[in-house]
Order: sequence, then C-alpha cells, then structure tokens
Amino acid sequence: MKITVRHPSHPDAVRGFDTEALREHFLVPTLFEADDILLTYSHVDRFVVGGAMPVAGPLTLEAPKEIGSPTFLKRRELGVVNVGGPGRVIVDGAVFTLDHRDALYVAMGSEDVRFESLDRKEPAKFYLNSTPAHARFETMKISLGMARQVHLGDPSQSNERIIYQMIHPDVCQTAQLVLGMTVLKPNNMWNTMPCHTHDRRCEVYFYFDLAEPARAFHFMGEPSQTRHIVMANEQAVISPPWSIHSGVGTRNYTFIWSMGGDNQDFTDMDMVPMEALR
Ligand SMILES: O=C(O)C(=O)C[C@H](O)C(=O)CO
Ligand SMILES: [Zn+2]
Repeated sequence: MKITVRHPSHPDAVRGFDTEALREHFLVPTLFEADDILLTYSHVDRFVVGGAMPVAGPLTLEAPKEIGSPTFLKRRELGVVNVGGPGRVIVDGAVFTLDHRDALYVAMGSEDVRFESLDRKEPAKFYLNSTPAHARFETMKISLGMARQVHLGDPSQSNERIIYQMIHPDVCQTAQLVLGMTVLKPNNMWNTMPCHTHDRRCEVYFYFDLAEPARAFHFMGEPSQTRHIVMANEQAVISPPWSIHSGVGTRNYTFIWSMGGDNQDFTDMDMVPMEALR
C-alpha cells in the first residue's frame, strides 16, 4: 500500500499556480496499479481517495501511520465503487460481490477489509473514498438501480445526464460521506455547468470510461479566477470547498463525485451565474 499526503491550498495562493503546480496540488494522476492499493490523503476534510487493483491475489486495507488508528476504519467510513471487472470486497468475513459500477458502503469499525478480483484477466478496480466518521452505520451494497436518480441537462447544451446518488441519505446512512455517479447521455460532454461551489463540503471528481486519447478539461478555481486541469481516463481531482468543479470531455465519459464536510445536503450549492465566470 502506498499513501501520499496533500495539504490544502489557500485560494490566494492558487491564483499564482502554473499548470504543474495546479496538477501537483489537485490532480490525483494514478489510482490503479496491479496488486497494490494507492491512496492520497488530503487534509481538505481529511478525505482519502485511492484505488485497489487486486490481480494475482487479494489485497488487504491496512492502516498506515497517516490514518492514526490501529485499523483503517477505526474512526472512518469507506465508499467503494468497482470501475473494473467483477470483484469481491470481504468485510470482516462478509462477502460482497461488486460488478462494474456497483458500490459498497463500509461502516466505521469494520476491521478486516479485503479486495479480490473474480478473473485476473479482467481485474476489478475498486475506487476508494474515505472520510472521518463519528458513528457506525450499516455496511451496504448499492447498485445503480438502487440509487436516487436526478435527470439533468439538455442536448441543446450538450449536458444531458443522469446523476445517480448512491451513498446519499435517502439510500444509505453515513456519518458524512456522500457519493454518486454521473452518467452523460451519448454525445453529451459537459458536466456541472452552470457550475457551483459549496463551502460546506469538499468534493472529489473521478473521470472514467474516457477512451484514450480523449481528455476531460476539468474546471476549478474561484468563479472569478477559473483554471483548468487536463485529465486522462481514471484520474481524480480534489475540489477544495471554495472551488468550482465542472468539466467537458473531448468525448463522452462518466464520473464519480464524492463529498465530505459539514452537511450531506446535495442541494446545498451556491450556483454561479454564467456571466460571473472569469
Ligand atoms: O453532473 C453534475 O451536475 C454533477 O454530478 C454534480 C455533482 O454531483 C456535484 O458537484 C454535487 O455537488
Ligand atoms: Zn458540487
């Protein structure tokens, strides 16, 4: 298991960042490496984002020093989404089979968490999100069919999409983690425009199903100081609470968004009028 630490950036400092500095602070370029678990620990809301890709055998979620507890989930909760081939997550002996795009919420206090692929030729890729937790809720598998759906956008604005709210208070109780998947309809490329901020929560976007050599241009920054990060398939980007988060692909894609912070209210957004963007 490898873990890297990211520190928060003040918006005044980010005004002076060049492309490399922006990428260094906000882009999570590699989430999946065969037979390893790669984690990034962001001090923004102590959000941990990463990936587990078991190929030759199972992988166990360990607790590196950064987590500060004897087990990873002693004081945390975990959201898992499988973006690869079929796999299993075994939580304290209970087996959850996750097909492509299935999610699992793993409760605080779970001690032994293992990841495995069903077929090493088509390995599972478990996208991981973890936030601190103060209470234990129930571990639960959530398929896209169980998610709360929000239909948004319009082909005339190239942003017709379905937001699947998977780890959401109406579907699955958590201490703070909220997570879902936004699936763009074919030939639609824009997400989250008009855009928003929510100073009460940070957010992480993970772009996938973005066939090479396509790229997503992810927009971030204060509304009056926007910047972009060019993202490839299966990369994530950390959006601090003061930042917009929106993107456009050079072709169709899907993304997973996840949030942690002061509330779990998906609708609590400060919408940015298009004419205010700079
Ligand atoms: O397509 C969208 O719009 C989104 O998916 C928005 C995110 O879910 C979000 O930013 C929630 O705060
Ligand atoms: Zn948001």
